[in-house]
Amino acid sequence: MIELEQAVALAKQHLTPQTKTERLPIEEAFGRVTAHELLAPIAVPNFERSGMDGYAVFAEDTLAATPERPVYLTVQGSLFAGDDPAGFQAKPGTTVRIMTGGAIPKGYNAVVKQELTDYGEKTVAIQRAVTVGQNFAPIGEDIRPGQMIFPAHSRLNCESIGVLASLGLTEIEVLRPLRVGLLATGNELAQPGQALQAGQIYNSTTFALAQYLRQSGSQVVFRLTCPDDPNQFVQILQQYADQVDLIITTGGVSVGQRDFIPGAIRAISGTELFHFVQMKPGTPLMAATWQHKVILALSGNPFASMVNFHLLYWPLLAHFLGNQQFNLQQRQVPLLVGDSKPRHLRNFMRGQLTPAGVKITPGGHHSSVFHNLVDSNCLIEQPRNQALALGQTVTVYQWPQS
Ligand SMILES: Nc1nc2c(c(=O)[nH]1)N[C@H]1C(S)=C(S)[C@@H](COP(=O)(O)OP(=O)(O)OC[C@H]3O[C@@H](n4cnc5c(N)ncnc54)[C@H](O)[C@@H]3O)O[C@H]1N2
Ligand code: MOO
Repeated sequence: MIELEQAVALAKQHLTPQTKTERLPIEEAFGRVTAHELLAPIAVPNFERSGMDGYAVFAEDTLAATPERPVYLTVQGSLFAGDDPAGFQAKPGTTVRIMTGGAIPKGYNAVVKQELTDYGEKTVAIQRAVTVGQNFAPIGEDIRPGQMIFPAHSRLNCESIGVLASLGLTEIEVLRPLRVGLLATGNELAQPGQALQAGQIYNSTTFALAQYLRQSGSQVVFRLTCPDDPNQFVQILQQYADQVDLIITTGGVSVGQRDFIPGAIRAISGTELFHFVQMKPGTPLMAATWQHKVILALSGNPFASMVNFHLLYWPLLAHFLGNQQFNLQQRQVPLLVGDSKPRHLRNFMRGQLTPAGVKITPGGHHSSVFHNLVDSNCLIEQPRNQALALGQTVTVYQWPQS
């Protein structure tokens, strides 16, 4: 039995970080990872613009302006956002009425907001002095040309897509996603929608896993169910061999008479990396390599599957995409609700992380109990042979939130 950290390190060694890239329309790039650093191709804005509805002026003209003794300027005309300012010549003693976002005619160096004037149309009374640059957005106020926008391997969030649009870009080159095949094994598994036969349960875990995969930008190449039959299992693996980087199976990996996965992987000349990890639940976790792919064989019990998945998938994904934002976040927080007696394996419990600390999720702790994971957002670690008591500091692991 190996330690979890060793297991993660071994799996990482056999998953080559992604180098293949693809160009995507920006609206399809959410959640993906940039292939290269991106330098701004243009300035934003690429013209000098007004930050207020008011009057474009030479700040020097307004120095003496007070409410009692306004300075009077000749209004040359009006400019709205989107208008070309080329028709106006900035001259001392003049002004142009301008709206927020309007391009300032070359030469004016400040804007007086209209509330500090008499709103004059031919001549305007300026009632307050402005300084050079006031209410005046220079070229590149938001983004300077050539500015680093995203380093290579940045995760694109909602705002990133907006920033790409602000630069006028329609496409971005991103890393190709991790391609994953999901395979639930077990004769007892029925598909939702089918009537349950005696002894059957619905396959549930790979539905949750598929959501985590998609949410984190990975591609679910297949999500299939297979009976406890090594031949069918091998057939599926061979059919999809060229289309996946990672295969995640559930069940059939323990010591039962139908736990066929270790044997089936040996039969196709896969190389076992580890089998049985010092953790509970999900002790029978196994990993292998086969045709340059990693096979993660998760324990079948739903909570065991989820614990195995979170503790292996996120570090692997961070490694594959070269971005630690995809990794689990480890934190030390007080235990607010619940306790646990000592156990002889390192134990992981479902938890509810709040700003004040973490609560052990109520509603059952067996690895076969799935439903209360809905109310959980982290795993709480219980070190081997140690109790967990209320108020003590515990280590929690949180996966990236979308
Ligand atoms: N003699 C022993 N028996 C067991 C041991 C042991 O050490 N000695 N370990 C137990 C532990 S702990 C676990 S965990 C399970 C792990 O077994 P497998 O990983 O081989 O999983 P299965 O036996 O195939 O299934 C376990 C359980 O989970 C249900 N299951 C499986 N797949 C799904 C799915 N996709 N959706 C919902 N539920 C699923 C399955 O029906 C079983 O009830 O072994 C113990 N036994
Ligand atoms: O190791 Mo099993 O996964 O406890 O339930």
